Amino acid sequence: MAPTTKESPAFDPKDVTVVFVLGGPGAGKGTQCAKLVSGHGFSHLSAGDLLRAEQQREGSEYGDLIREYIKDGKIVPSEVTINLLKNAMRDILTQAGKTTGRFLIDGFPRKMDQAHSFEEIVCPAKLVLFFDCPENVMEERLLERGKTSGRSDDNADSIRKRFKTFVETSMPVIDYYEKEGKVVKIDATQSPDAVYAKTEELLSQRLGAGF
Ligand SMILES: Nc1ncnc2c1ncn2[C@@H]1O[C@H](COP(=O)(O)OP(=O)(O)OP(=O)(O)O)[C@@H](O)[C@H]1O
Ligand SMILES: O=c1ccn([C@@H]2O[C@H](COP(=O)(O)O)[C@@H](O)[C@H]2O)c(=O)[nH]1
Ligand SMILES: [Mg+2]
Repeated sequence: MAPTTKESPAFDPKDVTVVFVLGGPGAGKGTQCAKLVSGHGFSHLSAGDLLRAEQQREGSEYGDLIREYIKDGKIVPSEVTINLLKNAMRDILTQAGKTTGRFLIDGFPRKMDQAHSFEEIVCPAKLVLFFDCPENVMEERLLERGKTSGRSDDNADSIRKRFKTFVETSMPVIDYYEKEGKVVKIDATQSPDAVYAKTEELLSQRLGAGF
């Protein structure tokens, strides 16, 4: 019998830098990613945004499944999200005519199987930014955002379920990367600018000045 061969990841970490951006619901991941895009030229991919776009895509076979999972704060099966991320990364590089790039992967991985699969199939991660924020602060932010976001999960019932998923399923991912020495933890309770200043300071230490 032929030996089973493991396929290489789609992207070589020598060419592609992946930074996972984690934190509880409403911790400010998207807000900080936007600042890092304009300040440091990263490409930003939010797994949640990609899933919402796929949910709305006409003809998607996953539309109903994604809708239900998001409302209940559950994690959509890994293959779906990983494929969306891999395709989006490829599209960004192709459109830029480049083989190298730096990606902020926001709100992913949220479960250990996603972390292992992404690193095997797509690209090993260099760092994990962890925006640390207590639930009462995140809840206040999400309820405020819910007044205008139109998101089906920015309501008290879904928020409670999202917090439960974060604690039970996503915190172990952060603990895993902490043991790998890859986590950069940032207090996310301050103003957006203060959180960003700290993020820049800590990223400079890990990636080099000006990164
Ligand atoms: N440091 C901050 N201080 C106060 N409000 C903030 C801060 N950062 C973000 N916000 C606000 O909190 C809300 C949630 O922020 P954001 O969308 O960036 O969080 P997120 O972590 O991406 O959330 P989700 O997990 O739901 O995608 C937004 O309305 C945003 O404007
Ligand atoms: O890898 C992922 C990322 C997200 N989801 C689902 O989407 C929602 C919203 O994610 P945000 O990061 O808050 O935009 C999340 O609660 C999950 O239901 C996912 O399944 N897998
Ligand atoms: Mg977000």
